[in-house]
Amino acid sequence: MANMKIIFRQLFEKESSTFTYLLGCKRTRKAIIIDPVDITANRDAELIRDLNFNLSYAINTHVHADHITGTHKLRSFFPEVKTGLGSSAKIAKSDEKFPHLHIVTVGDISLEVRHTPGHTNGCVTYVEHGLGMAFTGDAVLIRGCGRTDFQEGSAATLFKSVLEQIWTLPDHFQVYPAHDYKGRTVSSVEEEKRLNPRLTKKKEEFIQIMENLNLPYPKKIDLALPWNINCGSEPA
Ligand SMILES: N[C@@H](CCC(=O)N[C@@H](CSS)C(=O)NCC(=O)O)C(=O)O
Repeated sequence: MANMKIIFRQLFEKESSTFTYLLGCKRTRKAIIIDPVDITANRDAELIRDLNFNLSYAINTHVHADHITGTHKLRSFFPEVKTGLGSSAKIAKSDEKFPHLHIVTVGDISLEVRHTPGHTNGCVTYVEHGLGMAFTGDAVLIRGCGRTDFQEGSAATLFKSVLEQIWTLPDHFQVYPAHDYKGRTVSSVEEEKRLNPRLTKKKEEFIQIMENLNLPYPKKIDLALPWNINCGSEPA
């Protein structure tokens, strides 16, 4: 439930701890889904149909490395769906590639595309100004941020993206990330500006932290990247 005009659902895929977001316009019965996952695409399609929506867009915040996107699978349920990604995700296939500050419009839903590179070069944050919501992908996680050690990741670039594109949003805007590994669901710009243990640091310290995360690579990276570059379908 988001407001009188728009239905909002936060959905979770537990194997990769990924959040998928559904926004539906009550007036036009058109919906948009952000960061769907292949193994929960059937669930998502069923919900969209249960709510009497048609899916206009299936979009991603970036080319994911830890799971296969559900965009391709959703097309089998909604043949007219358009897929979308940020325009800096150069090698990936997508029906649409959104430039910085492009507005994705679905009925009464307007998502502003803010390019927020750093976790990957093609990362974007989708901002719904009317609802006060920012879908930050892996740029800002709750009390964390996306790693910067592959896919053209750069800690300095991520720091700049967050300061310029996310911290400049009104404090009350809600932050909806692509993942959470500790059972949290939502934060706010004010909360993360004050409490994020990485992004409250000065740039040089942030870079040090990011260079010393020592995280193992995502288990599915070798499978997920080629599929996701091919919009979630099997590479040729
Ligand atoms: N263990 C998971 C992968 C966990 C991971 O690396 N998450 C990424 C986002 S998905 S590429 C990340 O940026 N994490 C930041 C952090 O601080 O945890 C798996 O094997 O899939």
